[in-house]
Amino acid sequence: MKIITAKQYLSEKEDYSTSQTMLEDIDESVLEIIKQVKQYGDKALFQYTKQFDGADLTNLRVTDEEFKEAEKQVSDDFLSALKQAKANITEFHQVQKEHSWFVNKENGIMLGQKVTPLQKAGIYIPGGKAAYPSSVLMNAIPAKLAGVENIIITTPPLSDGTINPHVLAAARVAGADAVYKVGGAQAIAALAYGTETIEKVSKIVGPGNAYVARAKKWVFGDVAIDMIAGPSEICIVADETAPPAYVAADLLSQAEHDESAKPICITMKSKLAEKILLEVEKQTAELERKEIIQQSLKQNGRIILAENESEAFELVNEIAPEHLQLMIQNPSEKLHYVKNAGAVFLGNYSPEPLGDYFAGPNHTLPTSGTAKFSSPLGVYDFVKKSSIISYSSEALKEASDTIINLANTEGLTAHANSVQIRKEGSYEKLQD
Ligand SMILES: NC(=O)c1ccc[n+]([C@@H]2O[C@H](COP(=O)([O-])OP(=O)(O)OC[C@H]3O[C@@H](n4cnc5c(N)ncnc54)[C@H](O)[C@@H]3O)[C@@H](O)[C@H]2O)c1
Ligand SMILES: N[C@H](CO)Cc1c[nH]c[nH+]1
Ligand SMILES: [Zn+2]
Repeated sequence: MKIITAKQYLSEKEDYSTSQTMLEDIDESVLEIIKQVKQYGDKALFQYTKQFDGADLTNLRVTDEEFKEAEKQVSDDFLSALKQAKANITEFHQVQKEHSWFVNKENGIMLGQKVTPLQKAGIYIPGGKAAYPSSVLMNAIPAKLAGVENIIITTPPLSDGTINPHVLAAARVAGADAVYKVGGAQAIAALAYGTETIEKVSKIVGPGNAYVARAKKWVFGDVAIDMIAGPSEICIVADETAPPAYVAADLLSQAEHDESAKPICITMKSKLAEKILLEVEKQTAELERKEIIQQSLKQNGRIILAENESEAFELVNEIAPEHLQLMIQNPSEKLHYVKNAGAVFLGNYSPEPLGDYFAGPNHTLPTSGTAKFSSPLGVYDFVKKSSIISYSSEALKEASDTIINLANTEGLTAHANSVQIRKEGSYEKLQD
């Protein structure tokens, strides 16, 4: 991790984004995997699961016995924690539910918008470097609240062919309909195109590594996707009221996700920057995942010195971080300066992991600058809308000349005729 100025940060930003060659290599593998899954279905899934996860599987779908076995392995305390988190996530997301609406206008006109849940949703749950039962709740609960009939989860198995029991327990608590043991690009291809065992879904959601993210990008269009959720990011704006030990702990909480995670702190105080750096070094030495953390700090860890708060917020909006923590005086009064961020945590007692697990808002958030144009995962991701139009004969007659005029101007006389024929009432005349 190093201390740099805002100018230096902006000039180096390009250098440490994923290199084009790396991306091309990943795409080459991903496209081949998608092709094989489309062609060979389950057979390709078994083969890739052996190759990438070291698991020699005989079944892809997690059986009832496997769920029961998993339940025995998780503690009551963990189950109770899951249920408390579920209650908070449900309470928060309940408010996001959208309802159909209809308006009756004069002359027998009725217009509206019908909200319909997606029939099938596929959730990817990462399983490579760590298992994420919390992501199961964050993705499945909004789908359930939206009314999705069939919620299926895919996640890579461990090399002994099992799925982390905590992930399976979370799938049960969240009410998922099925869990399949497959990860990476092959899981995304299976969800997008279907195989003998895995049903094709309407939308794929959930985070994952670069293979998962690129696969989602490639299948988009054949299936809907939520977003490209890349490596975790945290950006903390800290002033003299921020305890350096807390700032360091929060930066490290995201660094431990991935070697390419981005822990960034912006401060106006150079002394504070030095104290935070010391704390980061001290705390890293004590942490279990220190190798991953050190890589992340080396690649992407930055403490940026801003001239003043206004420059700090300009930078925040340019970075558009997944998570933004405002550890400054009166943070809620500064919220209006934030234009681009996935989630904003206010004050010294709202650390990012509170949002990862418990508070209620979703932890699947836009990353890699996409908070400039996208939003957290929500109930709205699992519904679609249809417009409803109903006119009476008088209402259509009244509007017919206008419509015919517009249609003829576009040279679309069949369109004009569809209205003209009703204006003349030729069908009704025949009935008489
Ligand atoms: N945004 C969020 O809400 C959120 C939540 C949890 C995790 N995450 C992120 O998700 C990511 C999880 O990544 P992960 O790797 O631990 O798990 P993962 O499940 O995304 O990836 C593991 C899979 O990657 C595939 N793979 C690995 N190496 C490959 C190769 N050389 N060629 C082709 N395929 C290959 C394999 O199929 C393997 O099963 C991390 O970056 C983490 O930060 C994000
Ligand atoms: N911080 C991650 C999203 O970037 C989500 C997560 C899951 N578990 C712990 N954290
Ligand atoms: Zn996290």
